[in-house]
Amino acid sequence: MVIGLTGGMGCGKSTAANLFKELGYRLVDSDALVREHILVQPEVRAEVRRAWGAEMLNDDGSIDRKRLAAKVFSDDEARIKLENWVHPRLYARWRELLRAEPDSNWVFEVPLLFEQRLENWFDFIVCVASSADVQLARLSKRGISHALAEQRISKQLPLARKIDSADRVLWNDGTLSALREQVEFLHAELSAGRNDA
Ligand SMILES: CC(C)(COP(=O)(O)OP(=O)(O)OC[C@H]1O[C@@H](n2cnc3c(N)ncnc32)[C@H](O)[C@@H]1O)[C@@H](O)C(=O)NCCC(=O)NCCS
Ligand SMILES: Nc1ncnc2c1ncn2[C@@H]1O[C@H](COP(=O)(O)OP(=O)(O)OP(=O)(O)O)[C@@H](O)[C@H]1O
Repeated sequence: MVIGLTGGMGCGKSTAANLFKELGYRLVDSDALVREHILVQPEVRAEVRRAWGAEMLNDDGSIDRKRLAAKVFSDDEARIKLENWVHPRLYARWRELLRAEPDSNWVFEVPLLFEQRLENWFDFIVCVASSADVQLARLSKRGISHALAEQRISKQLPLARKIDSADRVLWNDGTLSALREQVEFLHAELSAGRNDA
């Protein structure tokens, strides 16, 4: 079983994904893979430097993600260019992971699952959602201003569309234990083979 887990930025995808992990699922965090395996590749650094200049790199040659984010979330052409470098590498990594353990239960955290039409990778798609107020409050607690959050969110499909397209929605306005209960309930259903949406 390969679960694709998506949702709004800051709605609780990582939190929910870790609850699946506690239940024995193998976890793939796409943002972390991009950060730790793809943006560090010399050819990706070189592309970024060639396109937008040495100011996109830190003194040690690594990508300055804050600067890169400021560029790509204010310039659609730049964002699409970056996605075109990063996404094929990300999917190649996914393929390797799945090939190594085809029979495991997997949960893939994928912010742009619907935007990039990645539905066919997954047996079951979960959307983690919360109200806009809770979402922005949680992001602001993590040091992400409303303005920055709104800018990124505006580059994603509206949450309502993700909710409509998912097989299941985990509503995360409440406590961690309320989220855990929903994850455990879904896991029990999926394990019993009753996975109708
Ligand atoms: C622009 C980058 C360098 C900013 O890095 P930063 O550490 O600030 O953010 P991080 O990667 O942890 O992403 C946080 C959230 O931003 C949102 N986000 C990231 N990339 C995108 C994008 N291309 N479009 C819309 N939202 C995005 C997602 O909700 C994600 O969960 C980085 O996000 C990046 O390389 N993005 C392009 C790759 C991508 O599309 N990743 C998503 C894979 S599904
Ligand atoms: N039910 C909850 N109760 C309290 N805090 C929560 C709850 N769910 C998530 N959080 C907190 O809200 C913040 C955002 O959650 P999380 O990182 O899981 O979201 P995300 O959707 O993965 O975010 P991003 O899109 O930025 O990757 C985190 O600081 C997390 O600890």
